[in-house]
Amino acid sequence: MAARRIAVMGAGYVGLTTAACFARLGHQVTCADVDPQRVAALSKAEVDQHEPRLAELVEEGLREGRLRFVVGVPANLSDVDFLFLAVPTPTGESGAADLSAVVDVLTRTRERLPAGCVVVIKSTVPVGTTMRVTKLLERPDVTVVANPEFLREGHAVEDFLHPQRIVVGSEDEASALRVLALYAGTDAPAVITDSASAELVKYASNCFLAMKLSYVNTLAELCEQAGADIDDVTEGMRLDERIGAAFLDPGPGWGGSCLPKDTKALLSTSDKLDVDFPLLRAAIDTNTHQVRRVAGKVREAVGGSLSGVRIGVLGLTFKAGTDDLRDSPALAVAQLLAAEGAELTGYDPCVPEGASPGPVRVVDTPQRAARDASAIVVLTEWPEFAALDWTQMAGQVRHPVVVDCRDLLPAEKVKAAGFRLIATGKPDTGN
Ligand SMILES: NC(=O)C1=CN([C@@H]2O[C@H](COP(=O)(O)OP(=O)(O)OC[C@H]3O[C@@H](n4cnc5c(N)ncnc54)[C@H](O)[C@@H]3O)[C@@H](O)[C@H]2O)C=CC1
Ligand SMILES: O=C(O)[C@H]1O[C@H](OP(=O)(O)OP(=O)(O)OC[C@H]2O[C@@H](n3ccc(=O)[nH]c3=O)[C@H](O)[C@@H]2O)[C@H](O)[C@@H](O)[C@@H]1O
Repeated sequence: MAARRIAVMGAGYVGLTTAACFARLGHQVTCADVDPQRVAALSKAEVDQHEPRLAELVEEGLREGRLRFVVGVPANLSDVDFLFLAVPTPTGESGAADLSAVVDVLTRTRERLPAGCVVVIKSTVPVGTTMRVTKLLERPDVTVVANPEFLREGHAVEDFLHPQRIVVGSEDEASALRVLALYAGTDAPAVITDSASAELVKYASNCFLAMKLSYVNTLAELCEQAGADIDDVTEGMRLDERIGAAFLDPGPGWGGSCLPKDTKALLSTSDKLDVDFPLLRAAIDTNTHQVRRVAGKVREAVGGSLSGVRIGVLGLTFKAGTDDLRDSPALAVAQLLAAEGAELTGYDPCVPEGASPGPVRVVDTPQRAARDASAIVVLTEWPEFAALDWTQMAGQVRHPVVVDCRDLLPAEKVKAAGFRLIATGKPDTGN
């Protein structure tokens, strides 16, 4: 495989992973970011994301001279073969994706791109963006390709180097194939298509996952009312290959930096294209309901009023295996509890003591989070919560009640320690 010269704009979860992994695959990579502090830290191989192997690959790339970090626009742009865009596309007005960072990068680079260069949009962008970018560039000698990213936080490097699929979309097939060739060595099936289809694969996938989760969260509610057990119900579903085994664990709602924004963005796109998408709207509404439902369970667990009541919160990140707090359902639940007067003390293995995400005072052990609590609520599925000594936890609390929103805890052990366990998707037996 021939080594290529790649510039990656944006050094966040996706940009940094892309840059470090392409360097690992043998390419020559310059990664640019607007944040000078971030660039200074990365240039010393200081990686602040909690991502297995990422720091190691950054360090390797720097040491072997295949990776470097710069502020703003790379000075060597006239040499690059590919310009990757990995800048944020947050929720903007009326739910649509805000493309101002994409436009900003193009404005600052368009005149400096060499002839024959390929602009690759890795950021998640609404259908039609690649075509619009092509027009905006006004550079017939430069092609634009959509290459959406599917990595999961907490598995970023593994997912990038061993993806389940690589999707490349362009109106220029030769450019699409050039982009695909960059991934030589990753051995994933490829989908080569037009840019609109490629852009839509990304939203279609994230929104499908969100719908699946809203479905399972409502099933969990149904189980509680019907006296059924969600774990057994999903076990029965998982064995059907058409349904698939993954993404069937109920929780306090789905969150993170992408599922919430991408569901809103696809709904906004559908509205603009005059396509009614009630399924997607219902998935979003169900998620709002789920967060409220969890807060209601905690309120009920402490007897009906949260005013002045101390709650111990276990888990703050949007899922286990990451330090990312963006759009965390745990924090959304915490906000609702705090709005009703609860005092929240929390513990999360990836959030340092003294931090104060939202209304939660963070301490350094689960035991301290439980101290004098009238209820404990498990919001993130960190395995270490299941392995806790629940008898010791019982010694900390004011009232031994635990609301397990992730169905994570070993029920028999927790109950044997004297706790009343209220688990999602299980009948509340009162002990
Ligand atoms: N986080 C994830 O797991 C995934 C994210 N995506 C998509 O990738 C894109 C980037 O997301 P993240 O990496 O999570 O964002 P992020 O917020 O972690 O990082 C974005 C980086 O871009 C920098 N930046 C902002 N404006 C810039 C500009 N004009 N020029 C250069 N750098 C700039 C920021 O300083 C930041 O370091 C989004 O479109 C997102 O939807 C896609 C798949 C997975
Ligand atoms: O576009 C993106 O940014 C990425 O969004 C998600 O990845 P990520 O945000 O890392 O998080 P997920 O692992 O998908 O989890 C999302 C939410 O669903 C919740 N979840 C997940 C699985 C499950 O069974 N139950 C459940 O409640 C998680 O706790 C979390 O709050 C997708 O899984 C990635 O493929 C995609 O690239």
